[in-house]
Amino acid sequence: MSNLLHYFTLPFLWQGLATAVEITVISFALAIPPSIAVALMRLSKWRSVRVLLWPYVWVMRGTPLLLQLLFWFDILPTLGFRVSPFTTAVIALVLNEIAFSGEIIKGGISAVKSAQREAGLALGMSRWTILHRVILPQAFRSIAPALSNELIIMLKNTSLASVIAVDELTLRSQQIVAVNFEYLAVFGAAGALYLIASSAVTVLQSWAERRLNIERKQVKPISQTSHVPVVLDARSSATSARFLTRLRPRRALPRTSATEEVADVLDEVELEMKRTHSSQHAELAQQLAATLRADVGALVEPFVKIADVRKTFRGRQVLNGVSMDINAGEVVVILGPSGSGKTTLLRTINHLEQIDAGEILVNGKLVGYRRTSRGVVPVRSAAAARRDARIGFVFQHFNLFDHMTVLQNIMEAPVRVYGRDARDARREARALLDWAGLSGFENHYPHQLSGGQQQRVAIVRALACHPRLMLFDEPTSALDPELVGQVLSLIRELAELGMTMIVVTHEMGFARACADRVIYMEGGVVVEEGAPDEIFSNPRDQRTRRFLQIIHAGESIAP
Ligand SMILES: Nc1ncnc2c1ncn2[C@@H]1O[C@H](COP(=O)(O)OP(=O)(O)OP(=O)(O)O)[C@@H](O)[C@H]1O
Repeated sequence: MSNLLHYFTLPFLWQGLATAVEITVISFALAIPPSIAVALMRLSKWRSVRVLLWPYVWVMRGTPLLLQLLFWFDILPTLGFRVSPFTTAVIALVLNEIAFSGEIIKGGISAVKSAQREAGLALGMSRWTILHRVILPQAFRSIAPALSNELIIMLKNTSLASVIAVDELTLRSQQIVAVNFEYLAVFGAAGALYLIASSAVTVLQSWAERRLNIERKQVKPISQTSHVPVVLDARSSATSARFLTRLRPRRALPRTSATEEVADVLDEVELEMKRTHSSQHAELAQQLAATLRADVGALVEPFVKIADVRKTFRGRQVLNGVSMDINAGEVVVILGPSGSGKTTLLRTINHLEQIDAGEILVNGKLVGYRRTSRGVVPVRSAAAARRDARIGFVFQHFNLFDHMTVLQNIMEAPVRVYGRDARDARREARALLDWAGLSGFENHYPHQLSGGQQQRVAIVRALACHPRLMLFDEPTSALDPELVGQVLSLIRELAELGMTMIVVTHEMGFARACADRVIYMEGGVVVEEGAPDEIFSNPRDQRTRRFLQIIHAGESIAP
């Protein structure tokens, strides 16, 4: 026993352990970034990229590490790389680990719901921002235990490096035993040292798991998490109201002869100034007229122009030449049976889905397409197009970022996508939460909220990007009946503030009360459209009549 204690406290063996830990830490740190790259390549949508690394992963996982160590030890010098045994061990461990960790990370990324990515896209985030802010943090939450195991295995595997003369713990124990033959005491002490190091990793793993497990997180009091005073006093409603008024787009002017007359007058003014003034003044006049004409145009032209849009999924025509115009400040409700293409249409407006033919203009611009002689073609940077279009999208299943608090969810896009100052974004997020009746929930995680609260946060998250257009995809259909009213009243308030909105819903009461226009779709086409009273009281098409009868029958038997 005293011998064991002697070897356990021997600096010679502790130095060997330090070398083993050093190799482990360096190799693991070097292996993780390429492992992420391997995981992404293995998940690529292109088959050629997916299979490219398969032979490498196959060989690394299928051959013994000892053999790989010996291989690199012999081959590197013949290739002209004269490196130390320590570096050779690091190279072998890194190359081996990338294959294993790559597969683990691949599994973690695949487990993140695709809805999380969609939410990022809808907020205008680039693929890179979505990857490192949304996907990887969520993936690492589920793969942390597996990666910790890898770290422990790697620590133990450093002992194999003794065969290439790396001066680590196992080699040093062998050297002592070769001299004094005290197997039990020396190897017992070495084993205890390995146990100490691997236990440290286990403790680290439990700590990381606790930190990453949001299910077990307590809600932090607001005062502990921010130095910015919370606006919760009597002035808060006024603050929110002022902010929301700023969001407000101009109400559409009716296309009266008055607005057209303004445009005519502008033409005359421009001509007159060109005739009577110097060329410099004429240029200024031209610029002025162009600006005014653009403003008048924005009032006269539809804010959203959808022209003959077609979309096919796997040979099935889902949108079959849909056309519609939506004016600034207008609230349009889209109705239709399941599978009629309503969601697909909404998704094409902010380029979450590509169209096959036709075109969609928002505020006079294509979103994510450019015109060419071959018609409109998608641009490379759809994220930038979505960001610039400022279209808010509210999903049926909320799609809040699971690993972020309410406040972080709301501030993410303003700060990361639009480059806003964090304090300013936080202040505004709080004012908006106050408006939505969610003050005090800033530090809750989505799973700590009811469905109605989550959907209200999702609306606030979209509003924080100052959208010019809001798209709602069945925002209440995933909610319990008693929570529907909370969400609808928020949307109604937005409608009253003059926000341009397209709402896909089966809430007939909401459509009657809030819609300026109701559009009925079926089989990928617009069947009819009109004022709510016209559509609900006197539908012209028998398909609309049949749909409304079914809905009313459902409502009458509902409890
Ligand atoms: N990514 C996709 N891949 C294949 N088919 C799809 C895809 N998205 C939608 N579809 C199909 O397109 C059709 C229209 O779907 P969409 O979700 O637009 O209908 P909807 O009118 O919104 O229906 P619901 O009210 O049930 O949501 C459906 O048949 C659906 O299965």
